[in-house]
Amino acid sequence: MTEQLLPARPAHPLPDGVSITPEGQRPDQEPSLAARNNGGVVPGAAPAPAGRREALLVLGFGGPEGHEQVMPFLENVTRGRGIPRERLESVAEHYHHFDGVSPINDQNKALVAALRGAGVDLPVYWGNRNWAPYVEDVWREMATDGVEHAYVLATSAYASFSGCRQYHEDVARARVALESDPDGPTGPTAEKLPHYFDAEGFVQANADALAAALAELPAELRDGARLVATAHSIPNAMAAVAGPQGHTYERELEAAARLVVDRVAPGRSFDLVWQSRSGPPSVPWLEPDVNDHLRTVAEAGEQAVVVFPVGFISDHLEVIWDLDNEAEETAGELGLAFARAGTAGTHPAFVRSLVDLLAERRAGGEPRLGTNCPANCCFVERPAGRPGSVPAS
Ligand SMILES: CC1=C(CCC(=O)O)c2cc3nc(cc4[nH]c(cc5[nH]c(cc1n2)c(C)c5CCC(=O)O)c(CCC(=O)O)c4C)C(CCC(=O)O)=C3C
Ligand SMILES: [Fe+2]
Repeated sequence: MTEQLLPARPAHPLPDGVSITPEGQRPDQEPSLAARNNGGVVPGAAPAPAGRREALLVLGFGGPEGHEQVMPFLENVTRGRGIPRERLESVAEHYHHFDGVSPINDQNKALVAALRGAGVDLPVYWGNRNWAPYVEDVWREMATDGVEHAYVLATSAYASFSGCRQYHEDVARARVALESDPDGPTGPTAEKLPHYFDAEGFVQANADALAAALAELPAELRDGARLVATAHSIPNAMAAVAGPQGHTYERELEAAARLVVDRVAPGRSFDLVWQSRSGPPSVPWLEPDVNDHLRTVAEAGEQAVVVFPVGFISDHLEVIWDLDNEAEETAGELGLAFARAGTAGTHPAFVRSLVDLLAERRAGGEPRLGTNCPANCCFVERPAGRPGSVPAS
């Protein structure tokens, strides 16, 4: 399915100063932790051995749950990434507007509950990259509970360092942390479930949300409203190495947005733009930003927009701040009617697709991109550890 949607393209030239070996490893780097641990992934597509004690781990981004947690959380997210202090301080303000509480943890808990409710016949665990419950702690818990193999469901539907490779790294780090404790239990083996940007239920959930947002606009503006898909911007250098051939993040997003729009208004045009840019201004990231795009749209004489954040699976802080505050305000200043579509969240069709994805893998179904992706694809920089995590050597 992925193959058909994403016709083979020639490998893209890498940006100046970036080179990778055939294995996808940048020569100036140490091998990544995941590469040395086989990506935390069991190769091949063999059916699950009978009698193996398995679990599903929902692996999320994590978010703070109070004012005092905001800065430590942001430091976890950005350690070693060269994000300017001023950027951190302004992002901290976004969190403080919501009492320092990101909605993301509750949203991931709701997803776990929905997966259990949809009949996943495995224990379902939840852990995070950037905040408690940390993946390392959940790994130990699974080990103590006797789990032998964990299927990892990352809360991102797409390829890229942030959305795919970094989750492999998180798992690898958790496994190393456990293995390096001679007195502790040996942790489960692991395998990441594939990207689900084109899964039937993900498309359906986003299509229902897009249709609902369109219906919020005054009737006379609906047919002409500009449909604007958004996703998290990433550095151009990260986009260039996303997926085995590069630029897979953009291609998967384009494919997902096309599927979503076609289900609501077949053939209707849409724009794919970016939000939540971080990093120093000197580093190029994917453009245009959604706010700049709204200006372009208004200058072209459009009257209405529907923004649908197909790049995310829940209405977390970057959605509710960057779109419902910033982008909506921009639209207001420009005199554009504005509606924002929801994300997949716990839409029953989406949850059903995730259950199916798990069942397919357990039955030994074809591995798709994101499962056994080459050990170092999407690899841009060596992820920094957190205090308490085991260094890579
Ligand atoms: C591709 C992508 C996704 C989608 C895939 C996925 O879901 O994984 C995503 C999701 C999210 N990003 C989030 C929050 C943040 N992202 C940041 C920074 C960054 N994101 C990046 C990319 C992505 N990010 C990148 C390349 C950076 C620069 C630092 C680096 O190179 O790693 C920063 C630092 C401050 C700043 O914005 O500068 C914050 C606070 C939250 C939680 C929101 C909440 O709390 O509800 C979520 C779900
Ligand atoms: Fe982010």
